Amino acid sequence: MAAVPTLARRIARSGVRPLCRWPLAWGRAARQPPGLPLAPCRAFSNNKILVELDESSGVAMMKFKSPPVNSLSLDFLTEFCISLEKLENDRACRGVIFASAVPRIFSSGLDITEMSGKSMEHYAEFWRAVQEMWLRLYGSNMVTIAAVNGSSPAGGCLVALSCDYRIMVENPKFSIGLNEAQLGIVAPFWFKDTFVNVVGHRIAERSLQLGSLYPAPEALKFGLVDELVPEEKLQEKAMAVMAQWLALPDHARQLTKSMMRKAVLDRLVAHREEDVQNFVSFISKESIQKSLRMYMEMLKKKKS
Ligand SMILES: CCCCC/C=C\C/C=C\C=C\CC(=O)SCCNC(=O)CCNC(=O)[C@H](O)C(C)(C)COP(=O)(O)OP(=O)(O)OC[C@H]1O[C@@H](n2cnc3c(N)ncnc32)[C@H](O)[C@@H]1OP(=O)(O)O
Repeated sequence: MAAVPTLARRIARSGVRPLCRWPLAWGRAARQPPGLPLAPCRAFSNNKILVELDESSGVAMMKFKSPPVNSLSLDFLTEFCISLEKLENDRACRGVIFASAVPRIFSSGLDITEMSGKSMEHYAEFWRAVQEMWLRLYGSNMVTIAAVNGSSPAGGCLVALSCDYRIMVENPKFSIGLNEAQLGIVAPFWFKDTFVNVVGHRIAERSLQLGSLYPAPEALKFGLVDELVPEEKLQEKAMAVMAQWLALPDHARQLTKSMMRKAVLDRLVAHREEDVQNFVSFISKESIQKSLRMYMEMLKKKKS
């Protein structure tokens, strides 16, 4: 675990800037009854993530704002972990809703440029950050809801899968899934475990082998997402579902969540360094690097 402090140092170095005390993100002002003072709310942001915590409800909104596609770069992952840790340690926060501030894209998954043409040390640092993000999110004590307001392939899908509940915009142009095989790479065992826990073994096996991406209505059919709503109803729906989950006593819900997820979390914790070494040796193979370069070229060509 020699290099784990590298991420810790990045987290310590990276500043979390406070915003104003009365932010307007997610239309709080619009929801407030006229004539009443706004309920206490705290907001903070960094370069890639905006967070607004409503102290009266105990609910935070975390919005990804890393255009063009909210790819999960090393910087994004570091800032994500900082923001989540802040909320986890805040007694006023009991639940988080994740959404994108970038139109049409929830997250494009792991940043491919972090896995291509870099040093072995860089791959190791990047992978530790991916592990850290998942361990914190999947193991969170808070209620976590993904408000999937755009496409969400691979690592973006993992973020959604790691939450307690997934609500997606009903637009069939938005797709979601673990499509790693299409890039010539392999979803690691803990992506797979998280997927299996949501959709079951058979569907996970077929989807992973084919690298399937599902339009939102298809994803609903087999439980990859829990419900679909029109885009304009997404926030309201996420808040309503959150209120339902928060109506239960925290300790009972948290112990149940931990019981359901512990084996999968423990498996990565026990094999963390081995998983880093597997990733580094896999991703640095010339054949895999070639596949990633071709995939990036295909993305660029698709535009022209
Ligand atoms: C046996 C041992 C195994 C051990 C484990 C080993 C390996 C595991 C390894 C890795 C696991 C990885 C999981 C991942 O998350 S990989 C990432 C997968 N992501 C994708 O496939 C998404 C690709 N992107 C898209 O499909 C589209 O971009 C998207 C639908 C998201 C948006 O489409 P849109 O048309 O709006 O935008 P584009 O023009 O395509 O993109 C704009 C811009 O952004 C660049 N880009 C897109 N996605 C990524 C990305 N994930 N990383 C980096 N950059 C990305 C794209 O190239 C464009 O750039 P430019 O041309 O404007 O420069």
